[in-house]
Formats: sequence, C-alpha cells, structure tokens
Amino acid sequence: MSVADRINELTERLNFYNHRYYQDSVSEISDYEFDQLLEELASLENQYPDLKRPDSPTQRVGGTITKNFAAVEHRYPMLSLGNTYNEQDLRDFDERVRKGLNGADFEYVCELKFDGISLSMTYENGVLVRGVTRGDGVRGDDITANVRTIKTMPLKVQESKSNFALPPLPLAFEVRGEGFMPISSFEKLNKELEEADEQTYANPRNAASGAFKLQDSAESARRGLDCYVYYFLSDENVFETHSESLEALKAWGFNVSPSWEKCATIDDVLAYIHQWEEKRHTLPLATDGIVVKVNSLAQQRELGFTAKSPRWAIAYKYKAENKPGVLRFVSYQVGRTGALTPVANLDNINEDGKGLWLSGTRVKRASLHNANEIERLGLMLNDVVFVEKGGEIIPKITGVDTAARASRSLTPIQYPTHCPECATPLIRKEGEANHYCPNDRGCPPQIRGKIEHFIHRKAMNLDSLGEGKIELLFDKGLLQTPADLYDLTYEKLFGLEKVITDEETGKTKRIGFKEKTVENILKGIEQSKQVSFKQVLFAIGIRFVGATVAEKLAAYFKNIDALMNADLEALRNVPEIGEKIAQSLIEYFADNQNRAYIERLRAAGLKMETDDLPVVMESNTLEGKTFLYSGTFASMSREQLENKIEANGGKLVSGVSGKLNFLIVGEKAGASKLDKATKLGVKMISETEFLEMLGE
Ligand SMILES: NC(=O)c1ccc[n+]([C@@H]2O[C@H](COP(=O)([O-])OP(=O)(O)OC[C@H]3O[C@@H](n4cnc5c(N)ncnc54)[C@H](O)[C@@H]3O)[C@@H](O)[C@H]2O)c1
Ligand SMILES: [Zn+2]
Repeated sequence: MSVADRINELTERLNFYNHRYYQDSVSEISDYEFDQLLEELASLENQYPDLKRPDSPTQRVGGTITKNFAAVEHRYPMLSLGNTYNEQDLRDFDERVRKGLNGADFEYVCELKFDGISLSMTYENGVLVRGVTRGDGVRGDDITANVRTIKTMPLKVQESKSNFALPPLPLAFEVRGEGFMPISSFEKLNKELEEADEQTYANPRNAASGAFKLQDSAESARRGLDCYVYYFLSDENVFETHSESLEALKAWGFNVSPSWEKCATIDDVLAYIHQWEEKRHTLPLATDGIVVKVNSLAQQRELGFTAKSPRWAIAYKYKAENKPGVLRFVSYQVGRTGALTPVANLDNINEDGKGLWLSGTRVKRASLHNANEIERLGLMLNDVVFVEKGGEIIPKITGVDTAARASRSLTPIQYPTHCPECATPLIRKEGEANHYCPNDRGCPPQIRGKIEHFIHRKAMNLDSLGEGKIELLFDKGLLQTPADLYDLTYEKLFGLEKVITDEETGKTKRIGFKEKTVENILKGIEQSKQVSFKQVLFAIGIRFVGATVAEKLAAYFKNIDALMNADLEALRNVPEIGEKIAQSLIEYFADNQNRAYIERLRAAGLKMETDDLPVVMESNTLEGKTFLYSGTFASMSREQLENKIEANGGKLVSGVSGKLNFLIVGEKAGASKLDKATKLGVKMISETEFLEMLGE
C-alpha cells in the first residue's frame, strides 16, 4: 500500500470511529488502538505534509454537534489534551515546558483523568444559565436541561461568607468539568437495557455520553449522572494558580474530586501516576489516566496552545491491563431468545483456582460471543490466553499465547450441536453469528427468560416477583408461559419453598412463600391488569419488539386486533418500523400457539387497546391540514383537543416544520416551539380561533 493510500485509509477509518464515538456513543475499537492509529497518521502526515487531508482527524477536536439540540458557540474554545501512554513522553513534555518558560521555576497539579464527556457550565450573577457539550471545540450542543439534573451541580452559587480568602464571584464565569456515569449507575442501566432487549453500552463513558444527549431530561436524570469540575474561566483574572481555583470551586459548592495533588517535579508526577495505577479501581467512577497541568495561570498563558490542545497540560493514559491466563473450559449459556453464548472459564497461570486479578477485580469468566469468535482467536482448551479488562469493564480475550503451546496438552473445542439445556438440535440462521435453540416453548432458560421479561418494569411491572421466585414457580411446574401467572391462586402458592445456592460465593439462601409474600404476589398480578397496552405489547415478547418499538406500534394500531390483522404492507407503512420488525411480527402472529397465548392474556383481563378516546368522525372541515399544539387549554384537555382535530379530519404532527399549517397556542406554551414557528412563518392560532374553524 502506498503512503497516500494509508493516509486516506487512516483518515477515513478514524473519522468513522470518531463519528461512532461522539455521535452514537459507541466504541468500535479500544481507545488504545484508536490512539495508536491516530499517532501513526500524525507521524505520516509529518513526513508527507502534502498528503495531509483537510478533514484529517489530527486537525480537529472530538466530534461535531448533533441536530437534536441548539448549537452554542463557546466563549473560550474547548480543546482536547495531548496524550501519551509512556513515561518518556512525560519527561519530554517536562523539557518542553521548561524551555517554554525559559528556565523559570514552576510546579504541576496532577488530577485523575475522569472518563466521561467534557461539559461547560456558564454562570451569570451566580446562576447556572447554560450547560454545553464540547462538540467540535468551537460549538457544542446546548444540553442545559440535562445538566440541571446533576444533583451536585449548583444551580445558584452562594458567595461563601466563612472563607475570607475567597475572591468575590465575578458577574459571569464558566466552569468546566467531566460529566460521568458512576459505575454502579452504569451497571444498573445496562441490566435494565438488557432486560428491555435494547443495546447495552460498552463502558460508562459511552453510557454517560448517551445519557447527556437524551431529549427527555427526566430520563437523563434517572440515569444518575454526575460531574467533577476541574476548570474555572472568566474574563477577569480571579486566581493566580489552578490549585487556588480548585479550592475556591470547592468552597463555592462545586463537586471537585479530592484526588488532585501539587507536584514539584516530573518525578513527583510519576509517583502520583504509580500511586493511582491500582487505587483508581476502588473509585466509584471510571478513570483512564491522569492529567498534568502547569499550576501557575500566568505561566499557562505564557505557554499557550496548539491548534488542538494546551501546551501547559498533558494526559497520561493507563494502558488496559492485559494478563495471561489459562482457558480451562468453555461453558454455554442459553438466553431468553434461545441464542447460545459460549463463555470462557479462566484461571490464572498458576491454576490455583483463584482466577485472574485484573484492574481491581477477580476475573473467572469472559464472554466469547459466538462460534466465529472462537474460530477467529483459534482457541483450544488449556491454551494460555491474554485477557484484557480496560475501559470496557467487561473482560475479553484478546489473543492466544502460541509460544506456550509446545509445552501444553491441548484439545480442540467441540462446539455443541445440541442445546445444553434441553438437548434440541441447534440451528444457525443464514447470516447470523449465533446458534439458536429453536425449542422456545420447552427450553427451561427460554421459558424463565420470557417470564422475567414479562415482569420487567417497562413491561407488566410485576416487582413483587423476581428471578428467584420465578425459578421456584418454574421448578414447581406452576409456570410454563407468562399467561400461567394469571391462574395462580393462594392455595397453589402458599408454603412453596426452595434453597438457592449462589454460584460465585457458594452461600445458600432459602426462599419460601408465606402469607404476606403470597398476598403481595397476587396483588401485583391483579394490578398488572391496569398496565397500558404498549407495555403489554412489549411484555408479550415478540422478537425485535423492544419497549420503544412497542410504543410506536401501540400508538399506530391502537389495539391488538388491528396489529394482528395487519399484513406486511401495512406494517411497512408504520413510521420507523423496518423490514426486520415487520417480518418478525408477521411470523409471530402466523403461529396459532402465539395467538392462543394472546387470547389467554386477553381473557385474563390485560389491556389489549390504548386508552385513547376512540375517534368518532364529526366532519371533514380540517381535512388536508396539519396541526400541532403547545401548552394547556381552557375548554378541553390535550387528549380532547387531539381527538377533536382527528375527528374533524385534521392531522396531528409531532414537531414544528415548514410543512405545519397551524400551531394552536395555549396557556404556558413552550417558548422554543413558538420561536421556531415564528421563524418558519407557521400560522399560530388560539384555542378560540381553533374552535371557530370548527364553527363552535
Ligand atoms: N474507541 C474509539 O472508537 C474512540 C474514538 C474516538 C476517540 N476515542 C478516545 O477519545 C480520545 C479523544 O478524546 P478527547 O478529545 O476527549 O481527549 P482525551 O480523552 O484524550 O482527553 C481530553 C479530555 O479529558 C477530559 N478530562 C478528564 N479529566 C480531566 C481533568 N482532570 N482535567 C482536564 N480534562 C479532563 C476532558 O473532557 C478533556 O476534554 C482518544 O484519544 C481516544 O482514546 C476513542
Ligand atoms: Zn434448549
């Protein structure tokens, strides 16, 4: 490959990874690999400056802005940090600083590098007025509503009266910090997503990035985001050093991590790095390195910036820990959908049964995803393998130590041909990586999985039942399908008992159904009959029909019969419903047993239609016209208004666009909708004017 080709390839690949990372919150490769490729590109561009492309990722900071939020120009550009994975580079950085300051004395502040997304908060008269993402460094997304939900972010800063050393608050200032998702919130979120059949996040950073960019700030708030603040900026020179500003920020009530330290020399910096290498894994959030900053702000100004980053700071990134271990055996898990997942069971190289100690946790298992992955790695039983656990949190096998093979006795991995749980022959569909057990009505983990899915918070919300209780009911033969839940009675439940052993710890736990438990379970089951149709539809557990898809289908078809009778053509017409989902629905409803299952749920009293008022056509006065409303109305509820529009032939749309004919403006109408409508010249009418159109 020619140098030009390589530069083109790297540019395109890195731009693609950047897009996935910043826009979609997905890591296609590890940060380390990304940084290696970026370094390769930078060094090629250095040697062959003529071949450098104008869209090179070496020239730009991070991502771009997304369409979903208003774009805001940063008052002070938000740059990235130069970064390195080795100590020599840090010593070189130290030399450059020394030269840049002409040999003057200086000191550093070391901080942990928190792994989240950069945020900028603007305060005016002490009040938080704006929260913005870094975006492309010049402009970012206005995510103020989401930033306001961070519990530790002061909405109003009080001048502290107790501390006389604090300077007065400037009228306007900006603070910057890292918005992050604590590991505990991350794990909780992933568990929920998994149960709701939605894509999980690879690490807390991606999860935080996704959560900060949600349109619904209530949902953003629910995800437990937090922020550590690490910069103070204003037009006035308020502080002399960075460390003073950190102390002041803390005194003003900002969330400043106490982990920072002043370091007199680069050796002290290295000591700080070593001190945190292991200890950082005990923190409640993910960190991926440390940041070294020159402490004096005057010296920072003297050193200045490159196009992409300050010359007075650098990030040192810890490499993901990678250790050799032994592949003892492969076990196979069958999931709710019948997909088979191979799992590597690992031990350390001494094979003392203690597993591998990696990045602060003990690792005994790693997912191998599917048969292709085993083939790709060329794995054999008893192989020495390399295991890595980095920002990805979930451990993975990165390769095989082929040199170690000579002295070991190896056996090939026999991929199963039959389901390990129910002995049904496995199938593998064209173009899919996983093997499946097709016995979806008789395979125990599939049955249990379906019931667990059914009781999920976003489905039937049966929190009086849990995994353990489901297992007990399944073992006693009381639950073969979720519909059996509605046949449970006090007599059947009372007195059931089971001892459960925790696989990891070997501890045993007895669960038994006493009076109170039974009453709770039955009460929960009764209440689930009030759950909305969209949740019932999600609970039914049709492949590819996650919570969001179920909501769209429910809104479109209004009831289960309309959905069941829809043909492929009709399903394809539903906005945002793709071919894969449409096919899956057709397949599902073509099966008589599935239809019988739905009839049982219907007979049990579950909601099979939306609560929307039925639309009874009154006139076609509004035909061909589109409507949107904002605010509340004196003579009717929002539902009644929607109903009126539809009953008279009008069409409701979901957002302001040039195509919108009328915006009905009520009490407390949203400013952003009004602004947009004004800009686009959309006709705005009052409630009275709307009723006049109908001759009322
Ligand atoms: N895996 C992928 O596909 C992929 C794609 C794109 C980028 N990346 C990763 O992202 C990096 C680029 O991201 P970046 O521009 O945010 O740079 P960065 O993560 O290397 O460092 C800069 C950022 O560090 C953060 N930071 C955390 N703690 C800080 C502290 N105490 N003080 C100051 N800043 C602090 C700030 O948000 C700052 O913007 C790449 O080097 C790569 O590792 C990965
Ligand atoms: Zn099976």
